[in-house]
Amino acid sequence: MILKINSLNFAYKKEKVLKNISLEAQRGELITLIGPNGSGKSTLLKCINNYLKADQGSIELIGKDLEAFSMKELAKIIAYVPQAAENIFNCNVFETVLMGRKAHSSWKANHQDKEIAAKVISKMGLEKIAFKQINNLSGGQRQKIFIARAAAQAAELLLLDEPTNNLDLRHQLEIFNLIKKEVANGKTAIVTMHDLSLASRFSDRIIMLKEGYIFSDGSAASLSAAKINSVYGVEVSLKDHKGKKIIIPEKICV
Ligand SMILES: Nc1ncnc2c1ncn2[C@@H]1O[C@H](COP(=O)(O)OP(=O)(O)OP(=O)(O)O)[C@@H](O)[C@H]1O
Repeated sequence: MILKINSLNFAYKKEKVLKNISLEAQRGELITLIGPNGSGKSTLLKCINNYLKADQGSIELIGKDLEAFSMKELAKIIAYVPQAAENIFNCNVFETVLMGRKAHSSWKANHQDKEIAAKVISKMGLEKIAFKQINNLSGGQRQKIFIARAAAQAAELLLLDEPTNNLDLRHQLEIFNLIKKEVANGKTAIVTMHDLSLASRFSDRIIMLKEGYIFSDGSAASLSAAKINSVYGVEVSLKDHKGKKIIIPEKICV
């Protein structure tokens, strides 16, 4: 087991955002975290990344309390890709991917780090834009670069906050194929998103958050119209397509 969360509670000042969250994640699992706006998905990722400290409960990584890791040790285990808008700074693509090696190198990147960054860039087909400034890329290209940086980091646990937000169909597929590849190599990915059909298609497991609680946690196949209705207050139709579910929103329930 890579991650174990025990009865986690978190509040921003007085606003309780995460309530009694317990979950376990195994190596090689792709978990999507879904739930309405404001249900606590990003906050949960930030707690796992130790960016926010829980008020109660604990988080264990590889059997050890999160608090026992130094920042550098943590960066070898967790790669966190925040929501797109938070990502903007001015480096070129190669330098950005190389940043993923920071946890593994001393004060400057060595030859091996550069080799690894170059390999990731070539494996992801990013050579043509390797020396372009990040700020001059499209949203989709930028998302790919941040996933490339996470891949160069060689961390075991990937936390991705809405990696397919605002992306066209092709980029959505590319991003999920990249995540799938990492998971096939034994990594664990926890991905937040709003597109339930995409979540159903790509995940091994879907965790639904409602007002800071885990409402349900199960296989993608266990997603049902009744659960979606309870969590989102929306009536939906579910269609089966090659064993995966397509979710069609029908009407808002009062
Ligand atoms: N820095 C902050 N300070 C105070 N409250 C915050 C802060 N960040 C988030 N919140 C509040 O915590 C709650 C959960 O926010 P969070 O961003 O975790 O939700 P989310 O499920 O990721 O939402 P979305 O789908 O819209 O990204 C919301 O009510 C939000 O207003």
